[in-house]
Amino acid sequence: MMPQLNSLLDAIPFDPADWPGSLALVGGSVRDALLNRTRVPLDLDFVCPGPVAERARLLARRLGAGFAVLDAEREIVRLVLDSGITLDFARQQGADLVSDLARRDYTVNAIAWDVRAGELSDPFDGRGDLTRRTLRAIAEANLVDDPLRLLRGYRLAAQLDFAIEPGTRAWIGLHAHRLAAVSAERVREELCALICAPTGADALLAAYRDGLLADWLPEIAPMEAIGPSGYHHLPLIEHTFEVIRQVDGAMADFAEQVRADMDRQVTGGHSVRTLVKLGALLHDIAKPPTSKLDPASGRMSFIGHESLGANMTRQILQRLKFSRDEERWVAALVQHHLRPGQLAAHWPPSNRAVYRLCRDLGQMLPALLMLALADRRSTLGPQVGKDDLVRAVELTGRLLGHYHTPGDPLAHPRILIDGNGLMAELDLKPGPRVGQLLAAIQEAQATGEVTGREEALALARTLL
Ligand SMILES: Nc1ccn([C@@H]2O[C@H](COP(=O)(O)OP(=O)(O)OP(=O)(O)O)[C@@H](O)[C@H]2O)c(=O)n1
Repeated sequence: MMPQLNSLLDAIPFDPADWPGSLALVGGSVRDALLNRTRVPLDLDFVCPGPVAERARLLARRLGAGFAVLDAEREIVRLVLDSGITLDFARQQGADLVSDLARRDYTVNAIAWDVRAGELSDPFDGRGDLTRRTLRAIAEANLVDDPLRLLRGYRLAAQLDFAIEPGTRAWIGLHAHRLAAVSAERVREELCALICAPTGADALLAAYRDGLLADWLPEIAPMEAIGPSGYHHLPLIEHTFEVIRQVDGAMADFAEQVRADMDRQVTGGHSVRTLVKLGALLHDIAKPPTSKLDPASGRMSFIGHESLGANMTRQILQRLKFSRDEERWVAALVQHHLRPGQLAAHWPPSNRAVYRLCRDLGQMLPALLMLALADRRSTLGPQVGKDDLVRAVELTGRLLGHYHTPGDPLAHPRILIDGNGLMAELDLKPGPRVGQLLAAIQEAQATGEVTGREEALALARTLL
């Protein structure tokens, strides 16, 4: 037996001999083992003839694992162990294992390994394609059967660093419009995995060029009309995908400080890193409709596109059924992405400006800084000199410093007086006035004009 498969056998958290009847591992775990790729947490897909659900339920009980039926009709169930390992069991489709494999998406995903007999079944030469680093569809009809596979192709190719075989790519182009029929949730998950892959920006651009994003992200195509500008030395569409690429570079500049922030999950299940990359994809989305030719300079101007961009971003994230929280994050990234650049342009930034940015972004600040820096790195061309980038990096470091310092007066100002205290001292009724006074006190505190409770109250009195 191949050594890679041996270690996969060791990772199976039960003895396959205890399973009544034959049992085969298929899909990503076999593919990744043969490629020597490790994945954490492990996700094992088993196929077996005969009844599945009851046997898997018993196994779940024995392992103390969570149990869920994913598809009652086709008998697909999932066990989730405390360690995070997921075991999916599915009843074999068709008369035998080969006909089950023949219904799958790509040859490299159609290799089965009988874990009891120790035999490999590879009817479509998936191993040959692994060696050639090629993603090849098993059949055109399989792509049509489940059009999500069209997008999966780009995602898998980007994750594995494989090329899509030309015939397969032609089929994908031919059937691209069918992705419109797939559920938003499934498309969303593939897009997120795709954009986060190491070569995700290029794969996403290829998917767009092959027509796969036409229905889900029709806002991208109008960007093609915008050429290089005073802001970007690249045409807008190229700039956009370059920013996605540069997000990783921006994060690498601040690896220690931002790593934990970027891997944190926002309610809805995606990491901040994913949301920053989506922010990169959408940050200039409103430019085409708002751009105007300035007759004096002969250049396009994009004044006031940020809030329109935030609104368009919200619509797009709703269309893809992201959570409310994720929608709020990405819209904020799009809306505020120019602000770090504005701070860097008026060096050194005032305490008031730093305070306001920290206040408006809160825990989204590191994410915004990564997007703004990626944007800056990707505009490095004739118009933007190295000095600008040095300044942008310095600003990012400074702001992260404020953000990561507990009790920092600009990023985490101490509350001198709260709303109730203010109302009691000044005999005020609840209302927007109280909020305005509190905001004014906080800002005065950030600029050093107010340092204690009495001064805060004195300021509030003068404002009343
Ligand atoms: N739309 C789909 C989804 C899955 N599969 C098959 O089901 C297997 C398991 O699917 P999944 O767990 O979604 O993906 P993996 O291939 O395991 O890879 P990854 O976990 O990286 O997504 C795939 O390998 C493939 O054989 C398929 O044919 N068509």
